[in-house]
Amino acid sequence: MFSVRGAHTRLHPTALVRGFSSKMLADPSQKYRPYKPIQLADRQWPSRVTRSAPHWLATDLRDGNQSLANPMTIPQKTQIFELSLQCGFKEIEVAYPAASDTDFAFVRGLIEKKMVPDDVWLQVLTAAREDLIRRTVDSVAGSKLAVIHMYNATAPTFRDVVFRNTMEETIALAVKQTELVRKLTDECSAKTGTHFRYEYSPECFTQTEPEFAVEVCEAVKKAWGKAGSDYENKIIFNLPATVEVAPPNHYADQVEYFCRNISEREKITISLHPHNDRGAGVAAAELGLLAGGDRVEGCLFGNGERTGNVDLVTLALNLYTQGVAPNLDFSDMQHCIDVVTQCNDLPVHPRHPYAGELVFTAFSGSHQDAIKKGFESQTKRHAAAAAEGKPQYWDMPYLPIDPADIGCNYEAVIRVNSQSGKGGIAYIVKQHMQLDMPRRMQIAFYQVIQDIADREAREMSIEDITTAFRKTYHLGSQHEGRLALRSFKVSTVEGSSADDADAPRRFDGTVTVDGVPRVIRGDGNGPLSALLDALRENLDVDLHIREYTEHSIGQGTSVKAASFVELTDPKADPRDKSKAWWGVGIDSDIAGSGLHAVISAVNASLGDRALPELKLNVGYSTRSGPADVASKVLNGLQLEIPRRMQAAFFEVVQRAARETNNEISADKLVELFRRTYFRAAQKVQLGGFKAEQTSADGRRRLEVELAVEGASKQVVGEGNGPLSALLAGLQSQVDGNIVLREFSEHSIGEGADVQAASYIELQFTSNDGAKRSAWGVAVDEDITASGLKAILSAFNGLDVPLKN
Ligand SMILES: CC(=O)SCCNC(=O)CCNC(=O)[C@H](O)C(C)(C)COP(=O)(O)OP(=O)(O)OC[C@H]1O[C@@H](n2cnc3c(N)ncnc32)[C@H](O)[C@@H]1OP(=O)(O)O
Ligand SMILES: CC(C)C(=O)C(=O)O
Repeated sequence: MFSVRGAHTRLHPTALVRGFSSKMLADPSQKYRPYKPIQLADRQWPSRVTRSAPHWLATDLRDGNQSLANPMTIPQKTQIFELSLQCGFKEIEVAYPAASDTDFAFVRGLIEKKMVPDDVWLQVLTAAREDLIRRTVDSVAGSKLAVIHMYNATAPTFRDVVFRNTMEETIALAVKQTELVRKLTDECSAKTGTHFRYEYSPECFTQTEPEFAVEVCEAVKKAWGKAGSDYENKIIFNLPATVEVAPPNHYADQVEYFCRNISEREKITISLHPHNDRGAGVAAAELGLLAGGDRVEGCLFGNGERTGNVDLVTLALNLYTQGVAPNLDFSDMQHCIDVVTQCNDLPVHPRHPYAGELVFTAFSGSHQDAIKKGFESQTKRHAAAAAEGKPQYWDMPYLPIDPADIGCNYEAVIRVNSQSGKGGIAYIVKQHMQLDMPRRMQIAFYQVIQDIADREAREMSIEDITTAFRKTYHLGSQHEGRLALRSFKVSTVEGSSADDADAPRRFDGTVTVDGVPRVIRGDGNGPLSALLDALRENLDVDLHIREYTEHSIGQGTSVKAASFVELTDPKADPRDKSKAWWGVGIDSDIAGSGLHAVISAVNASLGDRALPELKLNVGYSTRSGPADVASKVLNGLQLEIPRRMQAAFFEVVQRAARETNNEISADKLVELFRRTYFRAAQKVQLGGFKAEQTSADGRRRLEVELAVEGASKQVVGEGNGPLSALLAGLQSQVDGNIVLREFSEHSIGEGADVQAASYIELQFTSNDGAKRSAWGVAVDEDITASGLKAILSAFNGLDVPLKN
């Protein structure tokens, strides 16, 4: 679904190298201590449900940034800031301003260039140190809304090891520096009008004694001294799982304990800041919200220290799939991915929830089958719901969210490899070829794909599958099989009434057999059985129909019919799968699609089996082909008929010879050629013509006198030359469209007796889209007259009525 995303991690020379020197312990209790559960017997959070979105704080530009090997540049930070706004974040931790000139300048730039919308809070982080606090407050001076976020570690290990502070000293530090923040922000507000909120983090909250965390925060709240009960004035207590060291239910207990024991809860925003060391950051945030959290701090796609901050994309979309508006917009997920991967120089994992390139893809057969059925049933369910004006609920096996909601299409929902089944392959054929294979055919085609996938040990792309389908069922001119249906006519057998629906049918058509046209005829109950009869009689192909289905493709005037047929060998055991062949036909005409499907299945059955040759005896040759016939015409008439016309005349000869036991003499053949193309008693004949040049660019105007069944008719046309001018003239006289498909000429004889021979193929398309073509031939001393006569000869062959 998604392209390979963004940049990839490069292993730094000093990155962790995994070796063999350490070993896992048989008894890890000798090294690691379990977390101490909180005694919260009447905990409330397990039975709550989240029904609204929390406030969100995006800390990509602070916690995310501080964890990068190469912290972001100002342009990169600007990109992430703009993306955060696009996604709908109203609170953005933009920097640790005292950390670097870049961070400080970035914050100043946002304010001075007026890049911060009026309803967006700029949050900045500082340690509890005077110099850092001063610079931090300076960084946001003049912004409309700002949050100063201060932290100091309260957990025992940090108190003992990092700060070497007692509990009292820890509280004293937090109180003293909170008072400083209060003083500096009051001064700044007075000068610049910036509205400040204050956030305090007892760092490593999850490893701090719960009672002590409450005690520190009570002291900080008192020191801040102005927490109000509206959101803009609440004090924010952030409860970070700085390092995730316990399961998420324990975090929820800690949060609920804090919420129940802190005073003036209504004046406090409880912010949750889970990290992901145990891989449960999302769960911790979700349970923490049930336990009383109001706000969640995290990063896009879970960037951040070590295993990352909690992933805000996952959290937001988890709410969305429960029908809860997250107040964040990830409609253009790919854009988010592109910006974040470029700025962080880290990839998004292919299996990352909602965003990874594989997360909406099923390779395995049973998943694909369920998804295919799910889409089919959902389409019907949605149509029914729409008709009743009810919501169209998403309920799809294996897809918790509609990929379209976050900017993905359904193209990669099903991808095929050796683990895939018939359902997935059928889904792709239906999606990309609009062909809905019958169930048993799905099984047959699955085997084709399975063989390729297994043999080549690779994924089958959509193109691989559709190409294999075209090749297997001989769809399209480049995949033509040994037999190809060129033209046909289905009529009722002589003697039966054309109105009788049950009257036997006659198939009369031309198939090419290994490239050579073969005129065949057969009778049956319907067109398909008549064709099978013709194949049995003429080509010794004896097959029966076991299954036949059809459906339409498209709508309106471009609608086509698709037919699927399974043929079997009547002499074989019906359970023998190797003696059953499927075929597919597509045609604008329903009978045509069925006939093409039969030919397609016959091709599958043929392999390289030799087919009986046509016994056509022209002159003394018992096995004459198109070239033999053409050489007889050359000998008799000095006409070098073009290649495609040889095939057309060969059909004419076969039809004629059918009446004479497939035998025809050379003279009769020449006579047949004359009769067919010179058409002595032509309906439309050339009288006179006058051509004149109409413009400097060589266009011709042609006035032609035609004799139409004896009556004279004048036709006028314009074109690049006399032939195109006559075609234009004829075009104006018919309903439908005439095009010239092929034209060639050569001379006959030499010197003063030289004559021109012209060969023309015209194609006519009637207003209902039916096509037919015909060849015409003419010989004349005048080269223009020869061409014009050949056109009229072909036109007569088309047998198109002239308008009055
Ligand atoms: C859980 C978190 O993510 S917290 C945020 C962490 N983010 C960062 O650290 C990124 C930005 N940090 C920096 O650029 C630098 O650390 C600075 C500019 C803040 C400070 O740099 P330095 O002055 O060189 O100090 P250093 O980085 O070594 O910090 C350690 C000192 O700060 C103290 N310290 C650590 N956290 C705090 C705190 N929250 N409040 C007060 N002091 C603290 C340590 O005890 C130590 O003091 P010591 O030197 O007396 O032993
Ligand atoms: C500064 C604090 C909130 C922090 O980043 C953490 O504890 O992870």
